[in-house]
Amino acid sequence: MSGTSSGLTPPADAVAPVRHPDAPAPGEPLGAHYGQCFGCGGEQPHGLRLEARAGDGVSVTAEFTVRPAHQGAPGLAHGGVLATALDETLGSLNWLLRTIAVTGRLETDFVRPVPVGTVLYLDAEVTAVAGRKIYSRATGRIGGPEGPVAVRAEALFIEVKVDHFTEHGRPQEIRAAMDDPDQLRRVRAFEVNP
Ligand SMILES: CCCCC/C=C\C/C=C\C/C=C\C/C=C\CCCC(=O)SCCNC(=O)CCNC(=O)[C@H](O)C(C)(C)COP(=O)(O)OP(=O)(O)OC[C@H]1O[C@@H](n2cnc3c(N)ncnc32)[C@H](O)[C@@H]1OP(=O)(O)O
Repeated sequence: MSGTSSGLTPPADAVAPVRHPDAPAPGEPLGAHYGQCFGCGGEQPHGLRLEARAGDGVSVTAEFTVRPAHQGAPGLAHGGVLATALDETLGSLNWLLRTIAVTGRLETDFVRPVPVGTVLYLDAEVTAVAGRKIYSRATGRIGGPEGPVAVRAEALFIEVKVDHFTEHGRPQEIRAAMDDPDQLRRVRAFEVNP
């Protein structure tokens, strides 16, 4: 990964990320931020159901098992699905900063094919913050958490207000999210960045 792509190099005034004091402890599962999320939600039959855990500093680890619904070539994970797994893992970092942010840019390297049935072991960290811009990178390994790298990504997330979702999302899903009986998910959606 060169890290030199336009938009992915932190500016000179960028600072180190600060882990929020109320961030989940290292090793603690983050849970899904939204039940219908294709990346992490438990209510999406063909979703990735990615499970992320807090790491040290502003880092996370996550696992995703490639299922038959995720194929591109026969027996192999679709590259877009792998990019989704990276995107979701990177997105979950924002919970450690207690910000709501969306992906502005995601640059992905596909290094090795990933067969169906494989567990992809992901890790991600925020590398720098500059105002609303959050710079991060992620790696996905196969065969174990220390196995060979199959995919990696660099990303730029942009912090947004909750209005981003209420203004652009469909009313029925917004209403359902507001009525979510899961208090933690409601807090994550509405109280972090009102
Ligand atoms: C009520 C219900 C709420 C439900 C919420 C539920 C849960 C909430 C919790 C978490 C949810 C959040 C995310 C989900 C988590 C993980 C899933 C994975 C993440 C995703 O899957 S998320 C979907 C895909 N994502 C999008 O759907 C974004 C579409 N997009 C936009 O909405 C705008 O595009 C936006 C907001 C990005 C920026 O728009 P904007 O107007 O706010 O800001 P602006 O354009 O001024 O950019 C400010 C500075 O960022 C620089 N910048 C911007 N974009 C750049 C780029 N691409 N490359 C390089 N630099 C870029 C500018 O150059 C400027 O830089 P500078 O400040 O230096 O001038």
